[in-house]
Amino acid sequence: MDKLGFIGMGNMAQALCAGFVNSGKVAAGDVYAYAPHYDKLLGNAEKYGFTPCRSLSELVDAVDTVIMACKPYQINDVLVEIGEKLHGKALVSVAAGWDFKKYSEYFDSSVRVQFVMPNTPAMVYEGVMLFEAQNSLEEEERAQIKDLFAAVGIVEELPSNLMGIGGAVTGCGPAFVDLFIEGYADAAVKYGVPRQTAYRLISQMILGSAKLQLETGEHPGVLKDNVCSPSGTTICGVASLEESGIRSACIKSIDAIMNKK
Ligand SMILES: NC(=O)C1=CN([C@@H]2O[C@H](COP(=O)(O)OP(=O)(O)OC[C@H]3O[C@@H](n4cnc5c(N)ncnc54)[C@H](OP(=O)(O)O)[C@@H]3O)[C@@H](O)[C@H]2O)C=CC1
Ligand SMILES: O=C(O)[C@@H]1CCC=N1
Repeated sequence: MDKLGFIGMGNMAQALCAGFVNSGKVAAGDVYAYAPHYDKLLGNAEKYGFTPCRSLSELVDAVDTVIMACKPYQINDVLVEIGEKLHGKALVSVAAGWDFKKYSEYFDSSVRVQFVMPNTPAMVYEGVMLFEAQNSLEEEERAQIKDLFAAVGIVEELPSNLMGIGGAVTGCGPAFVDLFIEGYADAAVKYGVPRQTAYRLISQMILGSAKLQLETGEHPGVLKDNVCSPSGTTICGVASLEESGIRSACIKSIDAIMNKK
């Protein structure tokens, strides 16, 4: 994997590109990108140091590994335009729903395909990178690509049938946590905490709680119990959240994703 090319340079591609380059796994000079709005692409090129391309064709000619990072509904048109040019290249796709089976409808084995479901915390090297077990990369090439993605988060391999739910929880999940941060910050502001202080305190509280669970391996219920003193304040908040059906709301949010038409 010498040169890496992003098709699409939106939120997800920028998080990956920043993480890959800042971690030193890839030199900015070896990264290329194409997106239709060239002025916007130029701005991002200045920010991240990649080479902007004026066409899909120019991008694919310049690289040997392509990262498909446009919206899922745009991929069909992209493949119509440059599908032929992808033969002999490695294609790493991060688009939701575009798994190995879906690409097999478009390509024979001359395009080497890997579906990865990343998430935006890749930007700060704390992402979750789900690799579909079924793929057609060469073994050594796959190891290199896994190593690249490992620079921006943990890499987990999942069977094809779990990529949808895995992506729902880890790919979409950051947005749900952000709602939680926003909601608790609003509460803190309501009681007088300056807004920026509120974000800082709440985000650190979430980071610390997640780290405590990861490092101890404790059941979340035990960790919750450790915070709830008898007749204390926390249990009042827990009871209120249960009344609002917090766990059921979490499950329903994933049902909504899984049942999306
Ligand atoms: N955001 C996330 O947290 C995650 C996203 N993903 C996946 O990443 C992909 C991108 O999502 P996200 O970054 O959020 O989306 P954005 O809307 O932020 O970015 C989409 C990018 O695609 C570009 N684009 C638009 N049309 C085309 C085209 N015809 N050919 C090539 N590029 C095009 C856009 O360019 P321009 O701006 O010039 O219009 C833009 O750079 C999706 O497939 C999504 O499923 C996966 C996991 C998490
Ligand atoms: O919302 C989306 O469609 C993408 C997929 C996972 C996260 N964002």
